[in-house]
Amino acid sequence: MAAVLRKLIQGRLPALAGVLCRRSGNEGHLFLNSSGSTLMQPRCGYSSPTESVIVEMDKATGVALLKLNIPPVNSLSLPLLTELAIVLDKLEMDKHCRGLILTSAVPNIFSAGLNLFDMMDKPNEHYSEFWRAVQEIWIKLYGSSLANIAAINGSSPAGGCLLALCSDYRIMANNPHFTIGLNETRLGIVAPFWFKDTLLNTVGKRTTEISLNLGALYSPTEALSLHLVDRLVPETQLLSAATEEMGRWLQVPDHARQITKSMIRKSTLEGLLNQREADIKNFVEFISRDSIQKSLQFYAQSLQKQKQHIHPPSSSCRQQISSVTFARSPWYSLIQRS
Ligand SMILES: CCCC/C=C/CC(=O)SCCNC(=O)CCNC(=O)[C@H](O)C(C)(C)COP(=O)(O)OP(=O)(O)OC[C@H]1O[C@@H](n2cnc3c(N)ncnc32)[C@H](O)[C@@H]1OP(=O)(O)O
Repeated sequence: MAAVLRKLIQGRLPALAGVLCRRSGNEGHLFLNSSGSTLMQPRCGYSSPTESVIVEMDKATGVALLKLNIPPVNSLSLPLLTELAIVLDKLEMDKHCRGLILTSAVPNIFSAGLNLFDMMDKPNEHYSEFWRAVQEIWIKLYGSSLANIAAINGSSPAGGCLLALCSDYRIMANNPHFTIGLNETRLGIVAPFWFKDTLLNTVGKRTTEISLNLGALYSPTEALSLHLVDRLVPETQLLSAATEEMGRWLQVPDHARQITKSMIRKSTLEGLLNQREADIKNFVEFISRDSIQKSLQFYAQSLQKQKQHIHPPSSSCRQQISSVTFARSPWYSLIQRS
């Protein structure tokens, strides 16, 4: 455990490192940043200038309710990811904040996942910046020291599902029209190894094999049976159920819960932290391919024109994404290695 703590403080797991310093008896607002230097942090206040991330802080309980608020579908665009990262940092460093409930302010949608248009027809520099922001959110959420509960009040495909998977506990509204899952293969793209690892850690190997390969999206009842979510409640009771569940998590002393969480998630986090730049390079190389661009364009157009729910690309589109494309892809070999 000493080695774990040392690595944390060296900045290998920045979010947890900040907290361990903060929770270990420092009365003021001194924290270590990821390079080990001290920072002065504000006591409170996380208003998001564009209101795309709404934060309601309950000072009595130390629980922040964070609502994604980018209609129509809370797609995770570069500006939203950037804003979310700032909000998460502020919550992490607020010594009064102990828990985070993540939900959506958009009816029927938790999050549609990554913004397709950030992955289409852009220069490589944009892809690189975008992917770094995606990584950043995963590192902050999966490595968060806060007790983190997802109140999933709508559909949650791909990156939306990943956000929920980063939580410590997932409660979903029991509406059969909602779906959740990592459906990347259906778009002709491949979920990176750390998406896969996050799913694997939650539902186990066999379910990961089936759901990732098929790009499966599950109804709330199916998701519960696979332990993709932990509990279903009627939509009207979602927030009260999340608040009640948070009470259970906050009964545990913070330091004990945080160190335990770190032990469980550390190796998965390090999987990405140790190769962030290579992961970005692989993403840029993969996403900028003509065949992948065509596949994404086809998918985005079908969403826009037909207003349909998830469906696979047509056979003509599938032909463009041959198995050779994936076999040669660094993403493929990354998945093979991990
Ligand atoms: C290569 C390495 C791996 C990269 C990893 C990627 C992970 C990802 O997250 S990829 C993104 C995957 N996301 C999806 O497949 C979700 C697609 N969207 C939907 O299935 C549906 O929109 C919905 C179930 C979320 C909601 O359905 P609903 O009927 O309510 O709304 P729509 O009419 O379909 O959509 C409204 C509007 O929003 C646009 N839109 C939907 N999803 C996205 C998105 N992910 N990015 C950008 N824009 C999106 C949709 O085109 C509609 O636009 P218009 O109003 O202009 O037609």
